[in-house]
Amino acid sequence: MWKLPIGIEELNQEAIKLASERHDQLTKPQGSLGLLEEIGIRLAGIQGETIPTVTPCAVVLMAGDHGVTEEGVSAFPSEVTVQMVLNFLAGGAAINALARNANADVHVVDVGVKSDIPVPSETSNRLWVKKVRYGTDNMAKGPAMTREEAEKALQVGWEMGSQLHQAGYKMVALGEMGIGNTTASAAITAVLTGRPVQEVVGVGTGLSSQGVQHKIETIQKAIRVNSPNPTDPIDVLAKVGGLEICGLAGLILSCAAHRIPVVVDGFITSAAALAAAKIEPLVRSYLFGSHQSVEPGHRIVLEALELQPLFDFSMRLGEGSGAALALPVVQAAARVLREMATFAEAGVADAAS
Ligand SMILES: Cc1cc2ncn([C@H]3O[C@H](COP(=O)(O)O)[C@@H](O)[C@H]3O)c2cc1C
Ligand SMILES: O=C(O)c1cccnc1
Repeated sequence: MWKLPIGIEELNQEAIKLASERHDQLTKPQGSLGLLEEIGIRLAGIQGETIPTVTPCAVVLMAGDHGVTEEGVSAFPSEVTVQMVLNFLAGGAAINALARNANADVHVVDVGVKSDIPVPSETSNRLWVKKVRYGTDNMAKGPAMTREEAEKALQVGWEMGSQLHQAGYKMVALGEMGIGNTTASAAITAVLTGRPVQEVVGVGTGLSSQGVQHKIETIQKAIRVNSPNPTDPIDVLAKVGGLEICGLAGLILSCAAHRIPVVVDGFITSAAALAAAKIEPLVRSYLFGSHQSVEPGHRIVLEALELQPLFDFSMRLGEGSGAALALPVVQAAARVLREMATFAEAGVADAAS
């Protein structure tokens, strides 16, 4: 059987110890920066450095289309996938504004958009054409893709992680584009967590309550028709997943293998992270939650990953918007460890012991 060259290690305990000790020497009451201290200490463990470096940052948007859209599971037509990819490349989407806000570069990966993407000549936002196939098949009628195609898409993500590492990126925020992908994410989540489908389905781009009911029934049918094996995450990704979701899972594994911290976004990227964690549980230590999405399945996925969201802004966009918004917080956690003076350096009296 095909296997990713996974070599993910545990976090570096020595760096965690040294970063914790450093935090206790910095000019503040011990523990007073709360979660920001915990983030900084975990970054140290990921990188194996007492003082972690998290810039430059990349936002990676994996894009793919979904055959299940023919069942009417999204409020928008699937043509919006390619149209939004062009918008990402032109710099006009929410993720572009939020990535600029975080000083992060935007990389778009076509893993399976159903049409060819006309690349604009002038763009600072990079497009990687790594198409495995032109969209998935309708999972309500049969498998979304073959196992081999799922593995190829995982490999695309894996190689993307290596490229980002070589290019010197120190942190990656996850994003995606694929009309219909909250349906695939809900199916993956239901199968991998064993939760009832109705608990993990939400409005996505804005379905009516009848639309949500139809989406639930479509996912139940897809699971019945395909019988994905919950103990085999690649089988689940192939039968009820998506090309961009496979790509994201491969990217997450690759970043962890290269000791690059990964900031997950909303429901879709988190479902990809859950699949990655089922392939290699050690990956979880390399992940940071960003926001709590409005999609009900997101809370369930985050619980399964034991990930804490940093904020809840009632967002339900995807695209990496929540992850990009969290980047400055994670950057701040590293900056505090790097730039704050110790009590000795600043000549400030320490707490009376
Ligand atoms: C204009 C537009 C921009 C988006 N950016 C992200 N998504 C989000 O919506 C899609 C998932 O929702 P569903 O499963 O209901 O189709 C994904 O493409 C996701 O990234 C967008 C959706 C639209 C319409
Ligand atoms: O949580 C998400 O990632 C999300 C929610 C709705 C639509 N698209 C993405």
